[in-house]
Amino acid sequence: MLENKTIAFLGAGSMAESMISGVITAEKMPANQIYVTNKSNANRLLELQSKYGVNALTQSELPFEKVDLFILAMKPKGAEEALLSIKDKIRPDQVILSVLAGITTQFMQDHLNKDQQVVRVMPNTSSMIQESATAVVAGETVTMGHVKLVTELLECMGKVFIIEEDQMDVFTGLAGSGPAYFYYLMENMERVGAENGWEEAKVRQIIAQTMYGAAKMVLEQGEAPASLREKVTSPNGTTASGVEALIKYNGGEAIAQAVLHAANRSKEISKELEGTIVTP
Ligand SMILES: NC(=O)C1=CN([C@@H]2O[C@H](COP(=O)(O)OP(=O)(O)OC[C@H]3O[C@@H](n4cnc5c(N)ncnc54)[C@H](O)[C@@H]3O)[C@@H](O)[C@H]2O)C=CC1
Ligand SMILES: O=C(O)[C@@H]1CCC=N1
Repeated sequence: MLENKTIAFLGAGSMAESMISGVITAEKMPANQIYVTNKSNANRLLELQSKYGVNALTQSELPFEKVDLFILAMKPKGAEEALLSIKDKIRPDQVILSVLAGITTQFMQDHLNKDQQVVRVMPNTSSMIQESATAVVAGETVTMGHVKLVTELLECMGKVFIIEEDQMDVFTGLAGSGPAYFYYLMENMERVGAENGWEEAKVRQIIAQTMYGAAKMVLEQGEAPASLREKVTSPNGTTASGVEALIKYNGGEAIAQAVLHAANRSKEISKELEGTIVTP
């Protein structure tokens, strides 16, 4: 289905690049069927054009009639301006897909024409290497065919989970923001390595392989993390001592709070933007 479709990114930041990289690597659609636009920073557009072979343009140069799927990839506070700027240039059958944290399908619908096809998704930057965990929320009026098309596109970037919109804030806390917590963990493990005389590049490989192996065990063994953890933990051994320190320093609660705070921020962004006036 994707091979003869045309997609256009509005916003050329890190998330747009991660998604472009995933799609190009999957070879499901030619690069010349991908357009990317930006509000400012022409150099950034040229960079994406030369790296991935996509068409980089200003929004006014975009061939709107040819585009099947528009992907909103600017900051959430730019959503209203972006939606209103395309509202009267698009047909109802063209799909508007948003990756913006906190931007609800209702918000999108309110700033577009009635019955516009909208889909809200939450990928993460691992789309870059086709390993995202991406959520999809279908707008009220979107057709099954369009949801399938969006799913096919997002599967180029990793695994796709169809969810209800009331689960999106927590999903954002877990998976949209999630990579950052794992990077933070790795940063701090690296720090200990460096303090103990390890060369940065080497200790980074060791930590990443350890994290990768643990994630792969969960995915491939179908076993709960708590049970896998027990298998690492010998009585009175090194792991028991390490886990005791995690408990003593409230490591579990720190992780839980990170997810909850991110989820709350997603909710808060929706609330902050809820009061935005719809310009006629
Ligand atoms: N970075 C991440 O890990 C993830 C980000 N997101 C969402 O993706 C969106 C973008 O995030 P990043 O790529 O990290 O931000 P970014 O700041 O790297 O990129 C945003 C880009 O949008 C452009 N822009 C702003 N207003 C625009 C407009 N009206 N039309 C076209 N382009 C416009 C900016 O020039 C900039 O290049 C955010 O809404 C965020 O919530 C979602 C999932 C993960
Ligand atoms: O930090 C943010 O707001 C975005 C959304 C999820 C990941 N990055």
